[in-house]
Parts: sequence; C-alpha cells; structure tokens
Amino acid sequence: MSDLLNMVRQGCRYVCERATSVRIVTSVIPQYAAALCKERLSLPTMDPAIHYLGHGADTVAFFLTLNTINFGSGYFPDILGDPCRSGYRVVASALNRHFEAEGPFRAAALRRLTPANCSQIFFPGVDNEAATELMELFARALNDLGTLVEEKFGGDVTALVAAAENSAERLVELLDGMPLFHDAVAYGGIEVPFFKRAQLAAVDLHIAFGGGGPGRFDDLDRLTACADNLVPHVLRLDGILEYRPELLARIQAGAPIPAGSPEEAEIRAAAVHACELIVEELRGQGVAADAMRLDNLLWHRGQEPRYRAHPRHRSRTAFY
Ligand SMILES: Nc1nc2c(c(CN[C@H]3C=C[C@H](O)[C@@H]3O)cn2[C@@H]2O[C@H](COP(=O)(O)O)[C@@H](O)[C@H]2O)c(=O)[nH]1
Repeated sequence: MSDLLNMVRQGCRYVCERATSVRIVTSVIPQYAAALCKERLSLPTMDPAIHYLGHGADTVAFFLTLNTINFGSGYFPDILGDPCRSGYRVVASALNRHFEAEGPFRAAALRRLTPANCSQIFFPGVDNEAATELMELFARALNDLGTLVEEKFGGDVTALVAAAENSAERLVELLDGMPLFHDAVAYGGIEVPFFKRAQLAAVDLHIAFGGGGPGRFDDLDRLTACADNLVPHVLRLDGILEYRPELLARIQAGAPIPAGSPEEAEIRAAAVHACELIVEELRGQGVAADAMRLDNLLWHRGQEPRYRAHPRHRSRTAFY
C-alpha cells in the first residue's frame, strides 16, 4: 500500500518548518475557518458549459485528458495577455469543444499529437515563445498518456481508472508513472511531492460522476489541497499566508518565480499545509470538511475579480 498522500502532507509540513519566504498566520485560522460557508464546503462545483459531462467512458477520457494538460499558469499571461482570463477555462473549453465535435482522442491518437496539433486546438493564432514552449509540454504530456493507456491498459482509459480500485491514492500512483505527472520538488535535502494534477484527476472524476461509477473513490478525504498558484494567492489575500516583502515585490512586478526554487516550494507547501490546519480547525468546530473540498471552494473563490485583480506567482512548470 503506497503512502503517497501522507508523503505530501509530511513534506509540506517539513518545508513550512524551515521556510524563510512564506509564513502561515496560524492565529487567524480559527475565525477564518468559522467564516467559511459550510454548504460550499460540501458541494464541489463544476461548470457544465466547459466540461464534457454525461458521456460515460468518454467523460472519463475527458477528465484524464484534461488533467494531463491542466497546467500552464506560468505561461498564460504571455499567451492570453489578459491576467483576468482563466487559463484553465480556456484549455477546458477548447478540449470540450474538441470532444463535442470529434469525440475523445483514442490512445493511438494521443501518442501522435504534435505541438502544432495542440496549438491549433488550444491556442490557435498564438505564435510566441511561451505558446511554443507550453505546446511542446502539452504534446509530451498527451503522448505519455497515450503510451500508458495503450501499453498498460489496452487502449481503454476506463481500465486505467478501474485499476485504481476506488482508491484516489492508487490513481495518483498510476498517473505518477508518467514523468510530467511526477510533481515533486527537492527542498532541504529531501524530495517534497505535491502530485497536484494527479490528485485533481480523482477529484474531477468524483465531481463529474457524482461520486459513483468511475468517480467513486473511498479515500477522497485523504487527498491534500492541490498546490497550484491560485489557492496560495487566495490564502495570502485572505491573510492566512504572508510572503516576505522581497518575494511579494517580485510577484507583484510579474517577475517569474523559478520552478523548483525554494520560494516556489514554500508557496506551494504553505498552501497545502495551511489547508490541512484549516480542515483540522473545521473538524474541531464540528464541520465535516476535507482538503479536497476546501481546495475546490478556495479555487472557485479565486476566480472572483477581487482576487484576479492582483498578480499571483508565475512559475513555468508542467505541474500546475
Ligand atoms: N488547486 C486547484 N488548482 C486548479 C483547479 C483547477 C480546476 N479544477 C476545478 C474546476 C472545476 C472543478 O471544480 C474542478 O475541480 C485548475 N487549477 C489550476 O489553476 C490554474 C489556472 O488558474 P486560472 O488561470 O485562474 O484558470 C492552473 O494552475 C490549474 O492547474 C482546482 O480545482 N484546484
């Protein structure tokens, strides 16, 4: 039995104990937790306008494909130009349109996808270095998915999910077999895993299928928050995280925070660990909460203009 999810928790706590650029303001967590709206905590949402819902096995294919390319936050400002546009929504909408027009990519087709194919599907007409670099990563990630599904699961994505045997942690482990899903960083002499897109794949299947069928996972309460760049941003603006002034100044100036740097690791780890502390507080207040649903609430909160109006950290990475 793998223990990947505890490795995420322990690694993130390890980083927070040593962090010099990011601090969790633990004193404000009790009232923050008390103010969180309870019903939103129980109902993760998903916009049907941009997600291929209700198509059985093809919906499974949609969410595995989507989470294979659910990254680019460090590239979106240079590709979209408008920081108020959601890069996730652009990618999900484009994939949804493709599925509606042509159905899912079969495994063999995924293996053949090129950066030019990805550019045509996701960011047509954008021809700059950021788009070129991101489309190369999209193509590589999708090629890897095609290879895994064809060689290990007979070309059937539902067989991949079935192999997880209703364990989100096992699904994370299966997806971690692809290099661009191995979301981890070296920090303080150890490797700290986040497994953000792999964890989110289980979350999305759970929401898409209402917790049944391919969306049934018996260990969702063991998932951690997903360390992207929006959840830490929301936590900072809400007063839960504090960044060292020099780091904050770089972020506000739009300067890239290098992927794999101590600052990037500390921002991501603090978001995960802060969510663990908030969930612990909520449970202490008698609220049925878990990191997965808290993440969903915070991420959707981050779509609001008051959060989008401020720059968040940008790291060019295939992890988020
Ligand atoms: N922590 C966390 N990060 C998440 C998600 C999602 C979308 N999932 C939900 C959507 C519908 C369902 O409710 C799904 O659960 C995308 N991202 C990340 O955001 C970044 C893009 O940001 P922007 O440019 O503002 O769209 C990018 O790094 C992307 O990887 C999440 O849920 N949690």
